[in-house]
Amino acid sequence: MSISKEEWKLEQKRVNHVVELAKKRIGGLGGYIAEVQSDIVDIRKHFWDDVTVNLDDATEAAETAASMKQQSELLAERERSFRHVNTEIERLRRIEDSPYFGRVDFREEGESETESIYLGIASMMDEKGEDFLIYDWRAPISSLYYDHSPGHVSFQAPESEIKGEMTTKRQYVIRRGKILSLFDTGLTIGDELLQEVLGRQADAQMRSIVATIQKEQNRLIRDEKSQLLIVRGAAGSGKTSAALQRIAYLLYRYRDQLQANQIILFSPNPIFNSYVSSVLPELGEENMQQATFQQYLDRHLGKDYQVEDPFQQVEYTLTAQQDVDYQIRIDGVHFKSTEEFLQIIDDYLVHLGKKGLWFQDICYRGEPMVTKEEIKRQFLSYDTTRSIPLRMDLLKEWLLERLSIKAKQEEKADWVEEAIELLPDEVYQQIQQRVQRKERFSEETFDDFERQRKMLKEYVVKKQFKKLYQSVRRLHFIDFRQTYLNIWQQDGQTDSRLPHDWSRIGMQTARMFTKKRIPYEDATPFLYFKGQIEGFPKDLSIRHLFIDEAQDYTPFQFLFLKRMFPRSKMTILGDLNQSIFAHASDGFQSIGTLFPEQRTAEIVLHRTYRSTEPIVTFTRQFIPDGKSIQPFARDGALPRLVHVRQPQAWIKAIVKSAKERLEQGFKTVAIICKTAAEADEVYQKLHPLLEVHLIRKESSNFETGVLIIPSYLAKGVEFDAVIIYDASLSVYNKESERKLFYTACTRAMHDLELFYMDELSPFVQEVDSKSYQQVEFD
Ligand SMILES: Nc1ncnc2c1ncn2[C@@H]1O[C@H](COP(=O)(O)OP(=O)(O)OP(=O)(O)O)[C@@H](O)[C@H]1O
Repeated sequence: MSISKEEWKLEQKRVNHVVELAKKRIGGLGGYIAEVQSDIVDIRKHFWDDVTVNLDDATEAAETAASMKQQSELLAERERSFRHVNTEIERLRRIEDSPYFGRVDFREEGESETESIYLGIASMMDEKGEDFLIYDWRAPISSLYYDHSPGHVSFQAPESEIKGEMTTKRQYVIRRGKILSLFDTGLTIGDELLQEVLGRQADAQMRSIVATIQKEQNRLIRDEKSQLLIVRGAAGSGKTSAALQRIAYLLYRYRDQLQANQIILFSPNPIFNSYVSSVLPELGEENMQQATFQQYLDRHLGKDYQVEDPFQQVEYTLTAQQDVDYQIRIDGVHFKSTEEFLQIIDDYLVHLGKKGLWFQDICYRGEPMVTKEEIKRQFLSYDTTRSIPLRMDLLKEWLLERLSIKAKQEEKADWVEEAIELLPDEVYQQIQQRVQRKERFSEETFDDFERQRKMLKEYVVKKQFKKLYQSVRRLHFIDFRQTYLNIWQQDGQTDSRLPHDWSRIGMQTARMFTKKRIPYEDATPFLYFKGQIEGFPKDLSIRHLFIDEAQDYTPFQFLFLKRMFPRSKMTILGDLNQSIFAHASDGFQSIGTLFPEQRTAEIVLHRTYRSTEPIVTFTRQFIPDGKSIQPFARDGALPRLVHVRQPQAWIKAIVKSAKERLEQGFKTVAIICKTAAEADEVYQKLHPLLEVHLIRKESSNFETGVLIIPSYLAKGVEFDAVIIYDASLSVYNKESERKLFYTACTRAMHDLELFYMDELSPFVQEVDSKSYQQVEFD
């Protein structure tokens, strides 16, 4: 619907008024912030002038501590004010630039007046503080904009449902205080605006979708009831975008109870971490905690073990088919990801509780001081109704006691006398001072020498025993590795839950587990197992857990996360068609059983926004239920299948294509390879001919231009143009690679091209020939 010139003028006048007000407030706060800043500098500079330090006796020391506390509190209060005002200024600056993006005119049932509700990233009151000039997009009333078209409408206010009539729904694009576009919309939120937004070039950073959130996405953003929210949605349906909006929503809705650091987002790789990190700040919120699951594993296991990462595992599954043990590893990967394996571990733990586990000798100067047999005997002497972690605590105390006794005895050893002679002078002086302090109130000084000798011996032995104490405290006397590997010594014949090659999986696991290296498929089970023995490292501070690309998590990992974050709600976002790992998936069923049914909700997103309609029409044919994916009507070129006849022309063809895409004006052109090995090889060939960036698993962000990236690292991100480096039958031919192939192709926003030689991958052969364009390259 077109807007009259008069109307536009009026709207701009209102924008000017809001912007002026924001400016005025920034001015006012500017003066205040300067004052606070100078206070902070002042307090820091004169901190010690205002503290009277006197440690002569306990009363004086307490007074000193009190006066220091007072000064620190004063400083902390000023710093808090500074941060608060700064945030407020930032908020007003955003308003100054673009005060709002939407408006609905709403007349509540039983009222005669219609109110215009303007929606923006942050709310703002008028001069008198009576009316809202802008409503925050997360306010209950803002739902009207996202959920309804003009007509009879309602929204859920905190107390009750409010009904009424919506007469107008309007969208604005305002930059630097100027209205750039303005239109009234109908049913969906501005197809026009969405067209414009989606038609833009890809960025190295994800953008917020606040102005164009769709109704089905709004449901997941505003869900407050569910403890577990499962979101399934096709590639590009906005799962990640909506999840980030949801975080912003929860931070607003529960602003008195929930802080950003109580929310954690698990993401697929480090590139993704940086890709999404700008969305929350753009919405005026602090970022949540972010980690990959691997980072999490490393934090808990990395000190003692080297943990294989999931990409190494994928690289193996994609490239090592010739390995004689390949199938056994794949079977192992599969079984170790299941809930059954977790139950087997639990059963095994019960057995260990009764029969004892594997321990290691505590050695001193190369000789066992406490043998593993003694440790086991002691462990078994404890009441078996007590949990294993509790008994480990008792065992630890017992061993520390044994160490102290041994240390006392050791003070008499000859080597101690010799070691004392070799001590540096400073140690002698320190010990001498300590002796004098002890003697301060005593008249007798004749045993000073003896006392000093005794202290020197204690010093030498303590130093010698330090590492031993430390290793006992860290439970190094438990042989976790051996105990874990012994799961496979259980009789596989009698347990119907076990796979047929159980013992061969066990032998292979033992081989891989050498030298403190842990295969990826064992990392979570091992961490869980270790936790059940030494005490589970639960994190009670996290209140909300978001898992993106959830199809890449195993049922075992979900169960583990639930135990790890027992107080946390969960939002799980995934697309089973994008699973890239060899492990088992139960379609999120096991996680679904962890929460009460009435507190679990599932939302399915069918519409996809990332790619043009021709790209979606093409890619959705690769997957079984693809018909249910609805493309957003955005035009673009048909995907091209480029048949390269001469192998020597391959690189020439790729370079030509990449250059053409850049000339077309695309900012990011991704050459997607199947594996990291292929990506490395392609980089070697391309970089003398073209400016290209190679993305590795360690890369933490990507730049614009031409990128070479392995398929599994492109998860979750998107590019203007995608070139599938080699879509030949010889490269993608196994059914297990279908989803990886689909994932790679669905990264394209505006342009998709697939190169092949001889024959095409069967995934593309099945596709309707009208949905692509065939090109020959000689
Ligand atoms: N409501 C919306 N308004 C504007 N853009 C949107 C909207 N929803 C999604 N998009 C855009 O669509 C693209 C895909 O979104 P996103 O990455 O969140 O999808 P996804 O479901 O997580 O995808 P995948 O599973 O393939 O990683 C992004 O560019 C995002 O900005």
